[in-house]
Amino acid sequence: MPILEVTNVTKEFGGLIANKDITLSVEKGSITAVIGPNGAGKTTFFNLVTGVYQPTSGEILVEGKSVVGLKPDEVAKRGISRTFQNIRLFGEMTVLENVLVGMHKHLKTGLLGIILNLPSTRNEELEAEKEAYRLLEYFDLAPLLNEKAKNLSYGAQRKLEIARALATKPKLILLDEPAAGMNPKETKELTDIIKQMGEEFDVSILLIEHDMKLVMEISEQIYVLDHGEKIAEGTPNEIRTNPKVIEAYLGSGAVQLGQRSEASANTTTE
Ligand SMILES: Nc1ncnc2c1ncn2[C@@H]1O[C@H](COP(=O)(O)OP(=O)(O)OP(=O)(O)O)[C@@H](O)[C@H]1O
Repeated sequence: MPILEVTNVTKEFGGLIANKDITLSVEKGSITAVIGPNGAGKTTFFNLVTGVYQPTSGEILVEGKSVVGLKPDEVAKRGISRTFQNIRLFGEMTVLENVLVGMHKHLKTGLLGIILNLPSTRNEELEAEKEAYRLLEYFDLAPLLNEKAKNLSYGAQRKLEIARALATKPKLILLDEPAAGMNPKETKELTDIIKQMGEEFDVSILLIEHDMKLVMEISEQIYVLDHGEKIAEGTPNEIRTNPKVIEAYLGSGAVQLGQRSEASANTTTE
């Protein structure tokens, strides 16, 4: 059974159809990408899957169960976590604290335990810190654990966001343009991290990304949106040579498939 199964999903904003009849699935343990020119409907799609928006019609199943009608925190409890196009960290909190915040819903003893300073609470907090440290080590952020998040480089902040999203122990993580604003060296490092992340943390990955080199290198399955509609799906090789896809990209003047372009590297649009 796929981890995520989206069937004929449509989202209308007034007269504008941002997603039209989208059908897509993410297999367990896979890396799947959603690509498309600016304004194609990719972020809207993520917002539908995570409960930020409700579909006008269609069905969204997580491990076979509908999440339509659920609020974002309820969808999160079903094992879906995400990062955002615009980084959303707690800037005044340390790197470690940002990850611990992600973990909080997994701590069992609760407020009473904290107030009474019970040994079980302390043990749990200690375990959480150990787990957070493991995450930070994986992302090469451990040396910065006491640094305020706002003082990190842009690339490090992006990695911290992913670490925090993983701290909730999701089954599926949605990454919205993880490489946006990164330099080529940071992007290469991130490519390797994402590639190995699935196995390391037992998580399936769905990502939106404009950097075609990254997308082509790590994705097993790619879905292409254009003007709110799915125009293609397939493996990187199938997508690279698909005439509809080439036309959509050339028409938008956005990127050349298979190459990193300056235009895409600098994309930070909403
Ligand atoms: N809340 C909203 N209200 C009205 N229109 C919206 C809303 N959110 C998105 N849209 C519209 O839906 C369309 C798709 O936007 P969306 O942000 O999903 O595209 P995108 O593929 O993520 O683009 P980009 O790559 O530039 O981030 C756009 O025309 C956008 O203006």
